[in-house]
Amino acid sequence: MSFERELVSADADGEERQIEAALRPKRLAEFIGQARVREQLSLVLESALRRQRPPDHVLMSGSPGLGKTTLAMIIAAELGAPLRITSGPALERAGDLAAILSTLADGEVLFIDEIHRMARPAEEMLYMAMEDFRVDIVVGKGPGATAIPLDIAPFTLVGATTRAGLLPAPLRDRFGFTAHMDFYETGELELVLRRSAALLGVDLPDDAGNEIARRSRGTPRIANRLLRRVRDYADVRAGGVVDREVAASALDLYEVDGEGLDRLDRAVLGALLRKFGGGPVGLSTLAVSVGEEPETVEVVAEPFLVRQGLIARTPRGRVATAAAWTHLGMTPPPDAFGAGHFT
Ligand SMILES: Nc1ncnc2c1ncn2[C@@H]1O[C@H](COP(=O)(O)OP(=O)(O)OP(=O)(O)O)[C@@H](O)[C@H]1O
Repeated sequence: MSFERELVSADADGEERQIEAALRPKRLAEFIGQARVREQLSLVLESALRRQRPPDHVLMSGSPGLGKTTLAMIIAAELGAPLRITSGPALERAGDLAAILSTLADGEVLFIDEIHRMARPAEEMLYMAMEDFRVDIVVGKGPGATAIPLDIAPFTLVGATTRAGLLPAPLRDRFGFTAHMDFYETGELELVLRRSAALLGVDLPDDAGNEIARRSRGTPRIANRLLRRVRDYADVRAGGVVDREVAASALDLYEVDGEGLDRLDRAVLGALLRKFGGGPVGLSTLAVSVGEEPETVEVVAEPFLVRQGLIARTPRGRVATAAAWTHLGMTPPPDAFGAGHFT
């Protein structure tokens, strides 16, 4: 069974993408949170505008749903430049990338989502394109093959990745600026929710917004999704009125717990405690025990559980902290990791 499309998963499906488009902040000033990234980026953009040159290539890393696509769109908007969007998995051959690069307009922003999943030949072509605004088009095969150099328009690459550690160093080094996107604070998510509620025409009292924000896994995409589920619940069961109790009841119904943990999070924690006595256990073993891919556990569940102080990574594997035992209603063993710090 896959948890990927669950309520608190940070992935978006087709219909959701349309709603997301409507809720996306369009300019840097509207973008909430990530203060450091915003300030750094605004300097990069302003200086590029002053010099009338495309800015350095930008790499954004962070968990799904934290606003990487939104920021890529904002970069293009702030520069007044056109934007081309593609993703690593769509670039299977060098030719796929060459077709895009050779048709870029001067100053265009090229956004490659999931850039760590690009195929090797495309990646190698990208090195030269990023550095020299040039690509080698290979014509023919075998010993008779020739490389024809082709100049391309100066452009800005914006790459996004959930797994910066997987990017080969030569690629990582070619980005002039790396933005690390962190989970959002509850107060920031309250602002995201207030803005979205206004756009969706939902009357959201502050305490209800706080309840949703606390349970959104530090992720704007999830906050917006939970807001819509709370609105549905209020429409059907509470005469359209959203308050803290209605929000809490709706989120309980959708199995989002008081700390925002979803079913995958709880499955991972539960397995770690019940099957492995709190660990240490390797990521792959843990993933198999909940019927998920290691990557899903590593990218989707683990960063948030670590951030909440429920799981720790140690050289010997993942371990549950004392707080994890308490969270699932169990008594932590005396030697539980972090006992005394987290209880
Ligand atoms: N800082 C923010 N302020 C307001 N809304 C935000 C912010 N960041 C993200 N959002 C909202 O969250 C939704 C998801 O953001 P986005 O698609 O940019 O995430 P992402 O990191 O690119 O995710 P993925 O990598 O999974 O595509 C968007 O609808 C956007 O409206």
